[in-house]
Amino acid sequence: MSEPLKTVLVVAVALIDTDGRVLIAQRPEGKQLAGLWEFPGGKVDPGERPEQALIRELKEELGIDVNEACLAPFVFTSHAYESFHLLMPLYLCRRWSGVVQAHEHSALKWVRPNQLSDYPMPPADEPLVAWLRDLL
Ligand SMILES: Nc1nc2c([nH]c(=O)n2[C@@H]2O[C@H](COP(=O)(O)OP(=O)(O)OP(=O)(O)O)[C@@H](O)[C@H]2O)c(=O)[nH]1
Ligand SMILES: [Mg+2]
Repeated sequence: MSEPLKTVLVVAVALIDTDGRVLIAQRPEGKQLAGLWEFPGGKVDPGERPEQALIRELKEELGIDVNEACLAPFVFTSHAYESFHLLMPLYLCRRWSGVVQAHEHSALKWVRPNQLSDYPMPPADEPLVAWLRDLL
C-alpha cells in the first residue's frame, strides 16, 4: 500500500475587471509547474483563515489590497498530484485597491473567460476554467 497523499489547502482568486476579463498569472522559472498560467493565490499557513491567506497572497504577489467582504466563494477543485492532493477553493473578486503588478510571476494577463482555455494551466484548474466560462 502506498502512503496516503497529504491534502494541501491552496486559496486562489479570479480577479474580474470592469470588462469582465479574468486575471491569470504565469508561474516563474524555478517553481513547480513553471511557465503555466494560474490564478493568483497560495498555500494557507497554519493558523490562518483561508480568506486571510488570500488577502496576504494578493498583497505579496500582486501588490493589491482586498477587503474580505469583496471575496466571494465560487467553486473549488480537488486534484491528486503525484506528491500531494490539492484542495483549492476559487474566490471571485471585482473590487480591490492598487494596481496589479507581477511581484512573483513572470507575466500577468487579463483574459475573457471563453479564451482562458487558450492558456496552458495546471491540470487541477481545468474544471475551474469550465465553471468561469459557463457562469461568468
Ligand atoms: N496559486 C495557484 N496555485 C495553483 C493553481 N493550480 C494549481 O494546481 N496550483 C498549485 O497549488 C500549489 C501552491 O501554489 P503556490 O505555488 O501559489 O503557493 P505559494 O504562493 O504559497 O508559493 P510558495 O509555496 O512558493 O511560497 C502549487 O503546487 C501549484 O501548482 C492555481 O491556479 N493557482
Ligand atoms: Mg502563489
